[in-house]
Amino acid sequence: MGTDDGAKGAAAGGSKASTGGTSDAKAAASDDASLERVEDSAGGKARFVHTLWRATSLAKIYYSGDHKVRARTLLAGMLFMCATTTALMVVFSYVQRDMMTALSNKDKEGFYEAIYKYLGVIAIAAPLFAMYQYVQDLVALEWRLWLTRLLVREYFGNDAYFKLKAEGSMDNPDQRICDDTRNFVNACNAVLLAFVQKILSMGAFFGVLYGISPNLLYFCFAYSLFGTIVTTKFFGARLMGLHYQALRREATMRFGLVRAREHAESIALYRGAKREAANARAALASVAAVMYRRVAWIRNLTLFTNAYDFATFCLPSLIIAPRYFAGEVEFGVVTQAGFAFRTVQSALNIIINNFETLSGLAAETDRLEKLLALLSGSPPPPPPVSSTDDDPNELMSLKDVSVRTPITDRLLWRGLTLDLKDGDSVLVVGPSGCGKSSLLRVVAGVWDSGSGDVVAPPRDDALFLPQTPYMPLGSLRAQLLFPAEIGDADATATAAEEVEAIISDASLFTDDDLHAALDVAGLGDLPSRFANEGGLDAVEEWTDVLSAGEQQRVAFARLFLRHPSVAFLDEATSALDERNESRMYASLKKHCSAYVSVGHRSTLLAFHSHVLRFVAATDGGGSWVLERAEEYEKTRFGGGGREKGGGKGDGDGNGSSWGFGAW
Ligand SMILES: Nc1ncnc2c1ncn2[C@@H]1O[C@H](COP(=O)(O)OP(=O)(O)OP(=O)(O)O)[C@@H](O)[C@H]1O
Repeated sequence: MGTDDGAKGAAAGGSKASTGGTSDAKAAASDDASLERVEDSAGGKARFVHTLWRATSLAKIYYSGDHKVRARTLLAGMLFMCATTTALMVVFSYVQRDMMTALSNKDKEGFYEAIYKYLGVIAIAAPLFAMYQYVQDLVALEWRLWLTRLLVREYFGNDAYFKLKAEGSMDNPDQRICDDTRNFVNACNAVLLAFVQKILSMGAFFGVLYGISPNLLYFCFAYSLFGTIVTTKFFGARLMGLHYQALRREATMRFGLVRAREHAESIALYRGAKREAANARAALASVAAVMYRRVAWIRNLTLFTNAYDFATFCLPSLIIAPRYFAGEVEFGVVTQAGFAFRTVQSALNIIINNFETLSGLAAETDRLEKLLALLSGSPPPPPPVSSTDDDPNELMSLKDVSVRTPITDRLLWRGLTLDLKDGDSVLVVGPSGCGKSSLLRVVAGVWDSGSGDVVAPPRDDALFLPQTPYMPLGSLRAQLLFPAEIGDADATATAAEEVEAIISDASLFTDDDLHAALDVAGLGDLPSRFANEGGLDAVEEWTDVLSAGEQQRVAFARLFLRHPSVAFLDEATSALDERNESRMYASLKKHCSAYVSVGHRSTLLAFHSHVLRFVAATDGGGSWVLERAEEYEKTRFGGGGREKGGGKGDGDGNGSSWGFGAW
């Protein structure tokens, strides 16, 4: 947390994080604005040029990144093959012309000669086209992998995944990372190759067409211009906008289904299946509404382009036929004129012919650009400041810290000053919603909206235990080792190398260590319960097969394994019985130097040396009181004790002195 007020904060972690649905609703609203922007921006040819420009800027990240030598080599190979295959098509047109002329002249010898040439072209073309397709696939695959890795790194770096969700500024980042990257890369390749191919073939057939009839060439230009104007003016904006909207709505529907799967048990207990089904149907209806409009507009576009394309089969013949009847040109020239006309015309119609790809590219470019901009704009968490400079015993220190909620910017409490030293244990209490968990968010660095100075323990020396522990996918071993200490992987790391990084962290702990940690957490029998599934290596959906209390004890086992200096517990024993709670806290004291707990239960008091009590204020900016546990107990339960520091004293931001230095 810096010294100035800011509004860049993010929402709560763990069990109290804002729901994806809420963020998505907000994102949907913000995306409607983007949709309008896309619709606005898609109105004409100039906008397509703008799309291409933006897509090129996005592509540059890859072609000038750490993979650039291989990326550029593959790209050059792909473009070379594109040029070669295009040249083969020109040769093919001449062979075909000779064949047609020989046929119409009943020239048997000429016909077979043309057939041999034709076979020769096929012998070269068949392997070349196969290789061309292979290189295209390789370029797309490697580019997509690179871009996805970059997004994954940025998404999980600097807590961006958390902040994006909390701020609700982005819908479905998962879809952007998985699907939009693939579609973007494929669309870029398709458009690039179409351009290169069309420009080359236009260059080749331009001369052919001009040689046959300059008038035919002029007509070709006029015809293409007409087609492009009609298409972009009438279909451009509409289809681009609909494509964008379809992407967003499909992702939102999928997100709803994934969410229902994640919360299957709660939904079943609430008997909420009908409601969820209604949600899914509503999402489907919203997808359907866009898709109906989209298919209707595609039908209209196809109607136009079909008529437009079919005309190209007779228009050149109409123009060249009088010269054929006058005996000025041979029959083969008529067919070649048609072929050349269609080739040049399709090159000039690049926008019409790639309309769907271009409208998709516009939407995907927009979505990826936005995601990258938000991810790269996500500030790194405050660097862990070592507390050993001033006082080697000081593990954490807050000085005059005031906290505001992100987005709503509501002052929760102010002027908190607190030092945590070796052997300290603080219980944070106060009414629901007063900002107890927010204190942990501030210390963890995931909330930075507020003011004051925070010296937090280094991230790898502190462990946070939320009320609902996160159970990652994987084995029982993976549950215990979470969060693994994994260094930054190489951008080109293979799956095996990524797995290796996780295993090398795992190798820091022996099976005996894991069993011992489970024993302390009262879960010593867990591996044997899953013996048939592999014991420590059993892979289960752990949130489903462990009770809430067992999951909380797995979180304690993580702590007993890693021995952090400081532990932060947010109602981390809420699902445990008193005996287990007291067992966890008794072991906690032995496994870390200091801890801070948030909780409502009076039984917790016995395990803490101090109590930090937040007192909510109706006008915002609640006060706080810090006292020794026994004094708090006397005040609250013994009767007669004075409620120290409440109201004015500490709540006015000057409460730094009370209780400090005494512990
Ligand atoms: N991401 C967020 N954006 C805006 N307000 C938030 C956000 N997260 C939490 N709040 C609000 O901040 C206030 C404090 O939340 P916090 O979770 O710290 O409360 P708490 O004291 O731990 O409550 P409880 O005892 O019920 O768990 C609440 O009013 C909550 O609605």
